[in-house]
Amino acid sequence: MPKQRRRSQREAVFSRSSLVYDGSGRGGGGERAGNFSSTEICDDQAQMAEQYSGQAGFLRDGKPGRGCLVPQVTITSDGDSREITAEDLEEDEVNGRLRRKLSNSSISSNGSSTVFDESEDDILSDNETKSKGIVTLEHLGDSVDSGEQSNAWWKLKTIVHCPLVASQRRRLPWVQLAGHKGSFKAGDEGTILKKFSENEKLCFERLKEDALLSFVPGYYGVVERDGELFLKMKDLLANFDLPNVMDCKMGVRTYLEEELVRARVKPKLREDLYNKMLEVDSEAPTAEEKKLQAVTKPRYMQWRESVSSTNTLGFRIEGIKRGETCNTDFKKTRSKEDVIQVFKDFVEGNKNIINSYITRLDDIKQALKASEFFKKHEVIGSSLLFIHDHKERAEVWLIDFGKTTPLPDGQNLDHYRPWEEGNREDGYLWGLDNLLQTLSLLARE
Ligand SMILES: Nc1ncnc2c1ncn2[C@@H]1O[C@H](COP(=O)(O)OP(=O)(O)OP(=O)(O)O)[C@@H](O)[C@H]1O
Ligand SMILES: O=P(O)(O)O[C@@H]1[C@H](O)[C@H](O)[C@@H](OP(=O)(O)O)[C@H](OP(=O)(O)O)[C@H]1O
Repeated sequence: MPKQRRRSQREAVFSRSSLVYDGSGRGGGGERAGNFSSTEICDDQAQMAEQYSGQAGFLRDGKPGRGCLVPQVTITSDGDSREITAEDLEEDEVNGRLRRKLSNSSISSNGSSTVFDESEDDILSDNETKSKGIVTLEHLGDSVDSGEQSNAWWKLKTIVHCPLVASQRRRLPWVQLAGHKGSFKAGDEGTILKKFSENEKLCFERLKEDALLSFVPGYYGVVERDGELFLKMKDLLANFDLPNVMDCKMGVRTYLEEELVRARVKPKLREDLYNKMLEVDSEAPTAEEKKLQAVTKPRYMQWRESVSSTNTLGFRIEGIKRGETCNTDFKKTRSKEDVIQVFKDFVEGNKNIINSYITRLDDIKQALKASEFFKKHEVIGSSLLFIHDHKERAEVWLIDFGKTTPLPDGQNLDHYRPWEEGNREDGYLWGLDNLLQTLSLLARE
């Protein structure tokens, strides 16, 4: 049975209660507060109050602080129940990667992993889980002898994982700090293959003519391997010598407006997200959610944004690989002091690397401001990938356009304005300014 179908059926088990959209558009802090432990209520409300009054500015250019008006999808125990139908399942099957991103489930990712501690079986298993860091990519090409082994990082991978399986498939140790296991395969010549998404493909195609081109991974089209479609792109780690890597998810919001709408129209309760919430804070679920042992995805995403720095700084750290260790446990890294500390550890206090990152981020900011693509797209869930090595080589790239969606003709975003449902703002530039300010503080320490 296809993975998606099985997943949807599993979800159906939990769809036995009604969900109610509170369309009041009340402030996220206040509305969310009912769902948090007492300490978090205070922190969250105070923070949001500060933001609304424009006093919590953490910006270089004096723009006001901000908060999102977060329309909520909350759960009530009464009302109609609704099963997922065969039609729903079919719908889930046909709408491709964006659809998958909007509806699939995953099991929690917490903690850290050390190099090569995930077997290929884990990665290729049908039990789709989030990646925790170092993974082993399967090479789906026929060739086992292309020119990919020329750099040190690639050589290391080859040395450690040289055994060829019966099918002569090479396996490539790689760093995947976010997303689902099995989403990536090794390509040839320093490329990787990412599971096909129509939406992401269109973004890469539009970016070919755009000011952002030199800040996104090279894109080499759609390829088919073993009957599956992939987007072929440059492996940004390929030319690095034992790279250190950080994934920062950008923006004040990590779900599409469409996801909120769908949660109202066709609510799905997710046990896996409820469990992930419990792992971080056993007091976070409401009494209703505890009864149901499940939450909706927007509810989880909004909560996730509020405990991390997404709402307060407009970006959050998803994961880091430093040396031989990966850490994806940053869910509660929220204050700018905490973020500074994480960056400091990441670069091991190296000011040259920090300064290179700042320079690159400044260039990215200029490119974003000049970009027609950026003006016309809601950029959700996209990350900045930081990469450096012991030679002090440091780069930052924009990755993951799976949830980057075009606006209707004539509509533009400025990426600074606070989000209100309907305006589709994502807070990307606000987050980038905060990120730049964070790194500047570190550079001056
Ligand atoms: N071109 C690339 N070169 C090197 N590493 C990459 C590249 N693209 C992605 N990665 C790695 O893979 C991880 C996941 O990438 P990405 O966010 O594109 O996947 P995803 O499945 O869309 O994730 P999500 O489900 O969180 O949206 C990144 O954190 C990064 O570590
Ligand atoms: O980081 P966490 O706490 O593990 O939570 C996940 C994270 O918010 C991802 O961005 C999201 O995938 P999308 O961005 O693709 O929606 C995923 O949804 P999913 O479980 O539906 O894949 C969440 O589970």
